[in-house]
Amino acid sequence: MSDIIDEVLSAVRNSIIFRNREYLLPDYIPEELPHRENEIKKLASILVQLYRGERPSNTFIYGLTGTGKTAVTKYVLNNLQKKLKNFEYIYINTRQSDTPYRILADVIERLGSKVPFTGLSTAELYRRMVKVLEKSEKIMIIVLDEVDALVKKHGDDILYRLTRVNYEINKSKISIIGITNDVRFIDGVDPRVRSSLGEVELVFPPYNAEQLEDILTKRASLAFKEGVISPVIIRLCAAIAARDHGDARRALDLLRVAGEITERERKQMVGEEEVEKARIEIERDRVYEVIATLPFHSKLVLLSILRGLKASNHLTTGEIYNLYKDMATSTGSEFVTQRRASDIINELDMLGIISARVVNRGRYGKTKEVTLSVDPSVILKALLESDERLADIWS
Ligand SMILES: Nc1ncnc2c1ncn2[C@@H]1O[C@H](COP(=O)(O)OP(=O)(O)OP(=O)(O)O)[C@@H](O)[C@H]1O
Repeated sequence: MSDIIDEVLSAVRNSIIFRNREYLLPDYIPEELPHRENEIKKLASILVQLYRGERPSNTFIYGLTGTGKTAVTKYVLNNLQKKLKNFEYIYINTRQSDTPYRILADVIERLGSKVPFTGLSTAELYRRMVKVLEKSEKIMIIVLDEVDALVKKHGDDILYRLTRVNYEINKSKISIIGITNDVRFIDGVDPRVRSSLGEVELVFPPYNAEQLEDILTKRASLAFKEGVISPVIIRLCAAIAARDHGDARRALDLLRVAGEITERERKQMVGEEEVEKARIEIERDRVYEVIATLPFHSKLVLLSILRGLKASNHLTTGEIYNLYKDMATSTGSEFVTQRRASDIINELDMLGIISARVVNRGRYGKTKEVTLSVDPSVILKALLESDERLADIWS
């Protein structure tokens, strides 16, 4: 056994592909962020009010995924922190710290006070936070990343409370930076929260192919050994990611996974073939993740589609609904209405898992014919591995 481990270890230790793979991981914050000079400048000029001891405006940042929102925010705060000592900042990803309790506790702990893991009411935590803030000499910057996830789950009360602290203690002590990639999110929050949270709004545009190429070239020179990656391959990765709304994370993933495949296959240079394999692998993982996190009834509709397509090449929404109802009944659960099932089918279409095409059936009216847009074995694996009830129905 230990031989196998040694072998795997030595392959990594003696990698002829990577100098340092970490430079391609999403949480690495690069020392330079090309093509984000404007955004860095804008955010820095908001936060620089700290120099006068004043609370910076609450800022709301939005833009599609992988446009550098998190990287720019951390970059500006880290660099300011080196120069100014009169503030603290805390970065909270609200998908991970996903309750108001956890967020308030994180802030209090950051200010040097201990909080039990559970057991207090959020009202009590809020009181404690106000108290420590009153005593503290410092201004607190709270970064709430993926803030839409928090609001979807718990409403916007926590945001309202946080933006109210300054009034309560009659001193401006808290400034909030909210980040989201859901551009419609801000329209949905309470207008009171919107006006206080979005005192300033920054929009991050997507990168184009040339910009992605620059970003990748810098990161690749740190991550790969010399001669392993050519400019042609970098251009290819940039072009693929640019087609997919200019997402730098996706471009970096593509490069990293292509490198890993090259290493696994014991080749010396990353080629187009490895990039293509990486693209397929990443897409497969994305699809798996999307399916595994769907709500139960969406999964059940999807499983009905798989079952229906096993029996016939043509599958209409009505047939899917009948299969779905039978399956729901066999799990002992209630079933959703035909209308809701039809919405679910549209959602699955929008996620790129299936394709639903309207067909005219003459005097029988219109219906939708459904086909799969991705490999059925990936769909089935994600469904069965993520919910035991589905595995029981399928077997
Ligand atoms: N201009 C840039 N230069 C170098 N790397 C960048 C640049 N912009 C983004 N990146 C890298 O791309 C990845 C994604 O960036 P980041 O997490 O900041 O995106 P985001 O807009 O916050 O996305 P999401 O909304 O999905 O969280 C990170 O690895 C980041 O370091």
